[in-house]
Order: sequence, then structure tokens, then C-alpha cells
Amino acid sequence: MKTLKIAIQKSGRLNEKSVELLKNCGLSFENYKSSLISTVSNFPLEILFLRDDDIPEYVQDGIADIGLVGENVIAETNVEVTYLQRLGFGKCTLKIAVPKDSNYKNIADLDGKAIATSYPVILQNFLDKENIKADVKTISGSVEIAPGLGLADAIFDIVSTGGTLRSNGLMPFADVMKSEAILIGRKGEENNPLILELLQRIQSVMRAKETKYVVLNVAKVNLDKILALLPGVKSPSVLPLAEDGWVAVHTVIPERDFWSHINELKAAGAQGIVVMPIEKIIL
Ligand SMILES: Nc1ncnc2c1ncn2[C@@H]1O[C@H](COP(=O)(O)OP(=O)(O)OP(=O)(O)O)[C@@H](O)[C@H]1O
Ligand SMILES: O=P(O)(O)OC[C@H]1O[C@H](OP(=O)(O)OP(=O)(O)O)[C@H](O)[C@@H]1O
Ligand SMILES: [Mg+2]
Repeated sequence: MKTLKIAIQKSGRLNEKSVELLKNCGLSFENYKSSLISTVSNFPLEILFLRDDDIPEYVQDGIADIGLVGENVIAETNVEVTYLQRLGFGKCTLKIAVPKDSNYKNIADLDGKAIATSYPVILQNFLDKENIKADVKTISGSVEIAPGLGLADAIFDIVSTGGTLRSNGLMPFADVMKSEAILIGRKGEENNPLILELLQRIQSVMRAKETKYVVLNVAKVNLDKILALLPGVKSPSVLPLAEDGWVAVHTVIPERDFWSHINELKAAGAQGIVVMPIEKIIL
């Protein structure tokens, strides 16, 4: 079968999480900073390490079969690709920001102003939709210093914690787009068996990340109360303990409501609660 090619970011915000995800999928490969291509030894896959800007086009043109990139980069490049899986990392918002001491009130106040950005396509689409004529100045990085240098009145860039805006004397003015890392594929190739297999592995890793394996001990008299507190779990295992009248309950619960569950379980008589990470969940 033909070897699959995946494009991931060579260095930057998405590189580490992308490599970690592929390793968690059980793929073995070397990750030398100097090499731009790496062969997976236990799956027919080659990894191409690229600038993120190039990934959507490489996938569209079939140079790579799949790619891992921020949604914002896909929107900026205007390519035709298929979204295979949202990946839950690289989460950020693309915002227009203005100097802290400015008195812009609404979007219309940007009319006639200069806005610096590395994402001119997304910004221009937004401005057109809002019927605003602004001067879009494209720069390739360090966008947040543009107003301080007198190059622009406002900026349009990625914001996550807001720390970069604050340390450059800027404040958020308008949210334009939310983004996260996405696995993309070439249109028409969605049923390639290798892509489906990799996708299944990625989904099983993501599912496992969202849940914990919990083991707890409880007196039999309290068992019904405990089971009633474990919604969504198909069927927890209940095993007898050496001590008479006691059982161990094994179950899987979502990470997001972990603490409220744990406190409720304790209140209902659960003891010796052990919580363990899960590596993969295959449905
Ligand atoms: N502060 C952030 N928090 C979360 N996600 C972010 C953040 N900054 C960027 N991202 C996401 O990660 C992607 C890569 O960001 P990065 O800053 O590494 O891009 P870059 O400098 O253009 O990289 P490259 O050298 O590959 O062109 C962005 O396109 C965005 O989707
Ligand atoms: O809201 P914050 O948490 O401060 O994050 C936002 C910053 O993160 C990104 O840059 P990055 O640090 O990746 O550097 P880069 O500009 O060199 O890509 C982005 O371009 C912002 O400058
Ligand atoms: Mg880039």
C-alpha cells in the first residue's frame, strides 16, 4: 500500500503538540530538528516538517495527503481541503486590538484607519462584511508593536492569554474568528484506509484524554447510591473485596466533571478512590 504523507509544523506553537499526538498514536519516528522529513518505522507514514503557511496548499495539491494546521491558516490560504478532525489544541481567537488609551467605540470607527496584520485575507473579508474601508498593512510578525511605532492605528492578530496585547499597551476591540488545530485531508481522499486508520487512532487518543479510569471501594449497602452517581457509564464493573460486605467499583468518567463527581461519590460513601489516566479508548 502507498505510504501516507502527513505535513506538520516544523517549529512553532503547534509543533510540540503535533509530535506528541502522533507519538501517542503509537507511531515511532525520529524527530531531529535538522531533518525536514521523517519516516515512521511501524506505520506506512512519512512526516513532512513545514512552515505552517504552506501546509493547506501542500494538502490541496496532494504533495501531502493530510496535514495538521490552525484553522486560521486554512482560512487565510483560501484552499479546498476537507476537515477530518478538530484536535482541541492551538486554541486562540483572532482579534482586532487598539491602543489602550484610544477611544474607538464601534467597528465603524476603524473606517479610514490603518490596521497591521499577518492575516490580510481574513481581515479583509471581515472588513468587507462590515462595510469598512481600512488600510490593511501586511507584516509577517511582531504585529503588536506596529501601533507603538506609528505604523498602524490598530492591529489584527492571534490572541490567547492576552499577555502580548497587554505588554504592548493594546486592548482587544473586536473578535473576528476562533481557531484551533485541525487535521485536514485532500478532497475526495476521505476514505483512504490508511487515513481512516490514523484517524481512528487519533480519536481514541483524544477520547482517552477526556476521561479518567476511577476505582473506588464502597460498602454494599451504599452501592446503589454510588451507581446512581455514575451517569453515562455503560456498566461499571463491581468486584467483591476480601472484606465482607464491601465491593470495588471500576469505571470511566469524563475529566470535565471529575471534581463534582469525586466529591459526590465521597459523600455517598466511596473510599480509597484511585484515579488513573487512560491511554486509548477504542469504540
Ligand atoms: N498564543 C497562541 N495560543 C494558541 N494557539 C496559537 C497561539 N499563537 C498561534 N497559535 C496557533 O498556532 C499556529 C502556529 O503559530 P505560530 O506562531 O507558530 O505560527 P508561525 O509563526 O506562522 O509559524 P511558521 O514558522 O510555521 O510559519 C497559529 O496559526 C495558530 O493557529
Ligand atoms: O495572547 P498571547 O497568549 O500573548 O498569545 C498571542 C501571541 O502568540 C502568537 O505569537 P507567538 O508567541 O507564537 O510568536 P510569533 O509571533 O513569533 O509567531 C501570536 O502571534 C501573538 O503574538
Ligand atoms: Mg506561519
